Amino acid sequence: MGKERGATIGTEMLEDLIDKAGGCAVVDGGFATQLERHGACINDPLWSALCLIKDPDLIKKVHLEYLEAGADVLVSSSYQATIPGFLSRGLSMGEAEELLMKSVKLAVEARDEFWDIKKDMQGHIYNRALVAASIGSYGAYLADGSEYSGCYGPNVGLEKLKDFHRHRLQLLVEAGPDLLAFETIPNKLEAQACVELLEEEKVEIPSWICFSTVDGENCPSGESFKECLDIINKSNRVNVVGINCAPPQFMESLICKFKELTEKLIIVYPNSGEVWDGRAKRWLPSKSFGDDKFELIATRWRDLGAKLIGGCCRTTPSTIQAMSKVLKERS
Ligand SMILES: C[S+](C)CC[C@H](N)C(=O)O
Ligand SMILES: N[C@@H](CCS)C(=O)O
Ligand SMILES: [Zn+2]
Repeated sequence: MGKERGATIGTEMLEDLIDKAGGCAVVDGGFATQLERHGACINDPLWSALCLIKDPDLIKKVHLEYLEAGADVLVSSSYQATIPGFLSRGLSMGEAEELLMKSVKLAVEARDEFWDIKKDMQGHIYNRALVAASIGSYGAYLADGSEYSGCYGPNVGLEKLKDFHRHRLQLLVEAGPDLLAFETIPNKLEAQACVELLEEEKVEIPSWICFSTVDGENCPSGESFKECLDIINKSNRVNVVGINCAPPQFMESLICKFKELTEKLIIVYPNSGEVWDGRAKRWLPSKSFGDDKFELIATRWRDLGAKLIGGCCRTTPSTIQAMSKVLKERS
């Protein structure tokens, strides 16, 4: 079935955190969402990466808020931060490279400061968090909603996708995160590009690859998750697979499906259920989950086999706090 995990690089570090967290580690929540709640204006082709230029202190503040809420894993602010994106804003290559590395450093600084304060406090409930460097899909960079369609057009092939991701990945790794987080991958070709790149660059830290979905059954391109996971299963540089930024009501059946298709650890961090209108660049209200529903459903996702659970767009520190509370309850 091609389910073998083999000796996957760096899995011990993740398994250790998962154990310490009581069987399921908590990932942070919507990063851009929380920047916006603090008043950041990110209606821009760079989206949340605009804050790397304009307000890095706010980025650190949001990381600290998610740590306080109970996140065991912080995802860096690099989702839509890219070299071509920064160059098109008139930044130099050196400045663009520095900003990418800074995204990781801000998360590491927040983690270290937070842990320095908490680690010796009596009876605290925290773990030393890991920092995952976010690598948003090519569709995120295009800023046309294609991370939810998977349609990159006929001119985007495997080599182009690898070229797009390569330099950023090198810089993010150099900045010293604990792991890499590929987010909202919408098609099989980009999953293959990520896998090949990890191999070509001989990346020695663990990584996760997360897909988006709009129908709850396949990835946005319509290709099956079986096709996608068959590619990922062959790699010993991908430790975790799952779903991010898709409606929470899809998670139960997708965790079960992924359990059938892979031996890798499973992660889910859905959005609130609202839908992104890529043209109007706004969230459309629809059946969305509040924190109370996330709190009720998180243990179900854990019991079905998810080992990392968090939130994506339109979730907030209070969502993460609610899930952390139930996931870490000691019986
Ligand atoms: C996860 S979506 C809401 C991110 C923003 C999108 N890539 C855009 O720029 O429109
Ligand atoms: N890590 C990103 C993902 C966007 S889909 C964020 O939370 O903003
Ligand atoms: Zn999202």
